[in-house]
Amino acid sequence: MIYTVTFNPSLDYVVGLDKFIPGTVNRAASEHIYPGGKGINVSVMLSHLGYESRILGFSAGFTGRSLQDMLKYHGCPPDFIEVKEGQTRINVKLNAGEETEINGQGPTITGQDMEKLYQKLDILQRGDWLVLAGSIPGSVPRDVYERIIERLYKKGVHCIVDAEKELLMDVLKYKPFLIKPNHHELEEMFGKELKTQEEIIRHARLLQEMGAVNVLVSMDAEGAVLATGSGEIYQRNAPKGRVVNSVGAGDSMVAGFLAGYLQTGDYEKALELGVAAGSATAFTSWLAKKEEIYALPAKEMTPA
Ligand SMILES: Nc1ncnc2c1ncn2[C@@H]1O[C@H](COP(=O)(O)OP(=O)(O)O)[C@@H](O)[C@H]1O
Ligand SMILES: O=P(O)(O)OC[C@H]1O[C@](O)(COP(=O)(O)O)[C@@H](O)[C@@H]1O
Repeated sequence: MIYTVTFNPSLDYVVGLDKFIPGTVNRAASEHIYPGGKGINVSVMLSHLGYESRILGFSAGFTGRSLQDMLKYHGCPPDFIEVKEGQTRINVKLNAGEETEINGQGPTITGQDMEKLYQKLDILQRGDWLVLAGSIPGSVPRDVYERIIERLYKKGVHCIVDAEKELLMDVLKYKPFLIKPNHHELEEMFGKELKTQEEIIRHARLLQEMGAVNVLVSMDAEGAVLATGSGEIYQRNAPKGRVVNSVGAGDSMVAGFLAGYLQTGDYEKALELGVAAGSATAFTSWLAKKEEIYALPAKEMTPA
């Protein structure tokens, strides 16, 4: 079974504007509200690709209830722990030629709430998959990802982590099956600009030396590079298309990679489905459907 954990789910309020001028009243040309949060997006995309998963996480307040309703409507009912203080955040995504995001802080998660999550995670068994993705609210101890993976690593659960900086660095010693920093997150982790593909590959390999088994570095319109646990390096270009809303592209890539790997056991094919899922999502208003993903030309993804 695949489990995803989203500590900080959201409603994503995606606003399209012809032009955004700070300090003035701006009028939206379009507006949509979608379920959001990294693990949740991974689960929804997995379901689009035909894989069932269990959605764990925390929700709060009226926004949390709306999020649960939306996920049920989309055929992915969550198994959230409802917390008492605060609200599930509303993340604002402004799309005015370039994309600007304001992500909220999220509700207060107490020690008791955390205990409930640990109880749910106790049922995971050898061979299960766990995706830990996204930021954690300020009320949660910073080492929470590390604590969870430490418990499950010993049981033989395959872990995938998509998070920033220390959250990611701290879990490497527990040999996660996959981590997916984007190009900028990789630069932030090492505190330097990485200009060439060779530099990106070298730093992906450094993360492997620190413990990560497979490192997938996404590079938005430039596609992605994968350093595998068996020593290969694979690269795929992103197909070309008109970007409609790239929110969720990274999460779609993680889901596509996992689905591709489970389907074929082949890293190169997993990378290809990951890139296709990410790009198809960027080319549509929300998370892409299976038909949209498979309609993308595989030829464009193959490196010259
Ligand atoms: N502008 C784009 N054109 C084509 N594909 C894109 C674009 N933006 C994202 N993608 C696809 O989605 C994947 C993940 O996107 P990226 O922006 O790197 O991740 P994240 O959302 O985590 O920052 C990319 O590797 C690529 O396949
Ligand atoms: O937990 P964080 O890092 O604030 O990110 C949450 C945001 O990221 C998303 O999951 C999208 O992530 P990606 O664009 O990286 O795939 C949104 O749905 C959500 O608003």
